[in-house]
Amino acid sequence: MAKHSLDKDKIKILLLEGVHQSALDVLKNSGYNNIEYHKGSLSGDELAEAIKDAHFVGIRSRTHLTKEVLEQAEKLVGIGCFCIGTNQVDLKAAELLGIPVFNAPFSNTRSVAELVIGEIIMLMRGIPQRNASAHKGGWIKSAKGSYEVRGKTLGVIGYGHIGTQLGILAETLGMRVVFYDIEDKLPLGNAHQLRFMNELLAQADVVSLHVPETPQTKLMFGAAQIEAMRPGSFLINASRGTVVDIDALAAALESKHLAGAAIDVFPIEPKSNDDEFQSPLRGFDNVILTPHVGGSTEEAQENIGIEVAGKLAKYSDNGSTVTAVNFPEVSLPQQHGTSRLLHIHRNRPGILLKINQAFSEKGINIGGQYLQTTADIGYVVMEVHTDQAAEALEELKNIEGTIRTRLLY
Ligand SMILES: NC(=O)C1=CN([C@@H]2O[C@H](COP(=O)(O)OP(=O)(O)OC[C@H]3O[C@@H](n4cnc5c(N)ncnc54)[C@H](O)[C@@H]3O)[C@@H](O)[C@H]2O)C=CC1
Ligand SMILES: O=C(O)C(=O)COP(=O)(O)O
Repeated sequence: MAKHSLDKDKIKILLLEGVHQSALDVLKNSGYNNIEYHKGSLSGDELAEAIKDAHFVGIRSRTHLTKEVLEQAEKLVGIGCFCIGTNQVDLKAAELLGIPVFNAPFSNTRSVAELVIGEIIMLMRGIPQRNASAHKGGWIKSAKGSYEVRGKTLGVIGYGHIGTQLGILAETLGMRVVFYDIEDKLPLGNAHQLRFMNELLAQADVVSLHVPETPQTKLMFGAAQIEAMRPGSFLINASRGTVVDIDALAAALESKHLAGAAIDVFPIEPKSNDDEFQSPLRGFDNVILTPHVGGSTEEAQENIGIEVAGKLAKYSDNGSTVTAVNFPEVSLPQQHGTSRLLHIHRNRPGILLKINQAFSEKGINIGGQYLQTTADIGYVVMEVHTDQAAEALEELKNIEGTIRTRLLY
């Protein structure tokens, strides 16, 4: 393995939100031992202080990496979201600062789908309220309001990695599955895509939301959508808390238009397990409230730790940005006897030409070169002879439009 230009022990990795031990194992096995580990999330001054000298940061869904936070993190070169959602990071700001963001797009999807299946059965049997009553000494032994899921209709909104798996699992229980998505999707099993959300709402006994947080999905499920649901039906949200108008949901539960709900994500979630959970949904016995644990299983967290830590180590070791969510994807095989340089720049015409001209004028031979761009930035990985690496780095720094440049090894 080539020697890194920056000693690996000098590369500080800040890990927040109790990411799984597997992440630490992967990083340590790759030679990264300078790890600051926090069980909870950080915000405000505490976050600014911890991230100030970090080269990499690993977070889950709770830590907000805003433009302001990122601008203060002068040494930051990469971000790992040890989860699926990346809405908690200002992806555009990170891109323009030359910081790739990685996530784990699949590892916890099965866990979410399994939880939702359990909730569908619990809700349709009226178990939450019977459970709450039994804890208080009650005994609601009655079939009233209890139904089998077999033959009922599940409406999935957002038919992606989670929605598709949920659909397959629901069909094995005998449910009929319809879905709504803004894209045309291949229906798995016997699922059926509907063109309008209201068609789905009119048919579904249970509606389950699996969309990402985007400007379009913010409050996409409000009073009008809830009103369009069938009387006595159920709503499940394990996507993002901003997707549902929680007051409108509380009103529909109060009026008994909905027979129950299962909610895992909230517009405002406690910062840590020590803070109080506040919500207008507290106190409804027919509502399952879970503390954003859809993806929190041992299996998922272990796999996510391995996957995202592996992506960070790879980027640090050889510059690979494959699967980054906000960055041009570049991967160049390692060569022998050469040094590797990374150059991130504003995407303007002719930058590669300028680099090649500058190198040619100095007699720097390029052993390998790979450029990819997004609309706003370009990312070049290149190999030069080790004797010329320092000079090449100086040349790169002077190229107009440079955002950042690094000599890896
Ligand atoms: N509760 C938890 O612990 C977890 C929550 N999540 C949340 O679940 C979300 C979905 O996860 P995946 O299925 O893996 O994502 P995905 O990206 O595979 O699927 C999302 C689907 O939603 C569709 N979509 C986007 N905007 C839409 C709109 N306005 N209306 C209808 N459909 C729309 C997309 O076309 C896509 O098919 C994540 O973005 C994350 O926020 C993910 C994992 C764990
Ligand atoms: O993967 C996601 O998007 C999730 O919502 C899970 O978030 P978490 O890692 O449990 O904070």
